[in-house]
Amino acid sequence: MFSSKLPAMASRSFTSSAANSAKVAVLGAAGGIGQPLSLLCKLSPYVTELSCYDVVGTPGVAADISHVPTASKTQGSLPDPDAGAWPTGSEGGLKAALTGADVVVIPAGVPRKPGMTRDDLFNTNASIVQTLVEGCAEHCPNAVLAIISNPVNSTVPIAAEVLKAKGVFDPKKVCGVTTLDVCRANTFMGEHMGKDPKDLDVTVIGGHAGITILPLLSQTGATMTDEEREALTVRIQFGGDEVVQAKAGAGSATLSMAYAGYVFTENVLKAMAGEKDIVMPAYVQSDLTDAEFFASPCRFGKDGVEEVLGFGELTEYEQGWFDKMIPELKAQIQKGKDFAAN
Ligand SMILES: NC(=O)C1=CN([C@@H]2O[C@H](COP(=O)(O)OP(=O)(O)OC[C@H]3O[C@@H](n4cnc5c(N)ncnc54)[C@H](O)[C@@H]3O)[C@@H](O)[C@H]2O)C=CC1
Ligand SMILES: O=C([O-])CC(=O)C(=O)O
Repeated sequence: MFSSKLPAMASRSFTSSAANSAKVAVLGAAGGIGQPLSLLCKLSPYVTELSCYDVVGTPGVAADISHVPTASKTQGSLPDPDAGAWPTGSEGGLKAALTGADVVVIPAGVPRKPGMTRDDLFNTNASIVQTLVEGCAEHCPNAVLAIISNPVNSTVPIAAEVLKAKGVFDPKKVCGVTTLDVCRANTFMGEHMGKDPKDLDVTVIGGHAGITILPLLSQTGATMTDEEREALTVRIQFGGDEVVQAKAGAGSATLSMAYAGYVFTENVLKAMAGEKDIVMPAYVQSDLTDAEFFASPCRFGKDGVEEVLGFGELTEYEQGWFDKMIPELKAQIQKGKDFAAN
């Protein structure tokens, strides 16, 4: 299950050799998330080729990371193939960055400042994701896409529409990364329950923004007063805001997100390599609810999402949040689809 992967990663020696060959491309690799995420991917024995792509800085990021002594190769490219790449003389551009990629992780785009919602990022990030996914459709149509760029509730539907328009949409391969919500839920519930977070695997469903994030705390078996349940639920829903406030204008979660993005990516690769029982949350096309895209635990396999799993019974308290969430989530999905249609 999902939580059992975390201690395995934390305690593993980073020197074991890769069992399979896998190319991971990070788009937005020079950013606050992209740099530590690329570093963690360089440490993974499941990654044999790491491609760092951004509009700035990637030859430097790739050169730096390439000195980490693991067996994988690192390449860095900018949009202009003639602008210089790492290794010097290698082919740059989006085509070179994406060709042969098995997993493309996308943290490209602007982050929030205090007072903004994730939806306030839509105008900038929607077209960034659209353009990058067009590149994926052309150069690596079979890759699994792991979309981090906010607002995830809308950028994933945009990605799906772009791929549909190009005739290469496979719902098993388009995922919004909601892993950080589960990381937060495990951390905060661990504190509440006096348990090591690695022993928890809180189910978090819905989307990735405010009240569309619904942690199913009843399933942990924790004892909580009504006030504690409310405080923990709201803290998980608005965990991103906690970091945005603390960073005071310097961005949003980067380090915890790099960790979460890495855990997600490595688990996708493990499943591709044939490991069984890889279950983790993802925001995917789903028929579990009225919302066309919905985050729930998913079983991953060789081709991405093998099965969208259910999430069990909701308590009356959780049902109240669920009923508020669905219209908001549907509106954010529609906003993404409308953008892609125009
Ligand atoms: N899904 C999640 O749980 C989370 C999502 N995020 C989102 O991740 C995104 C990135 O956040 P940060 O890394 O903190 O931002 P950042 O500003 O530090 O980095 C973003 C990077 O994207 C690059 N970029 C911009 N346009 C690009 C393009 N067309 N092609 C390639 N690269 C491009 C920038 O040059 C920059 O290096 C934001 O939208 C943020 O809201 C952040 C935390 C958690
Ligand atoms: O809050 C933000 O804007 C970044 C994010 O998605 C998170 O930290 O969950």
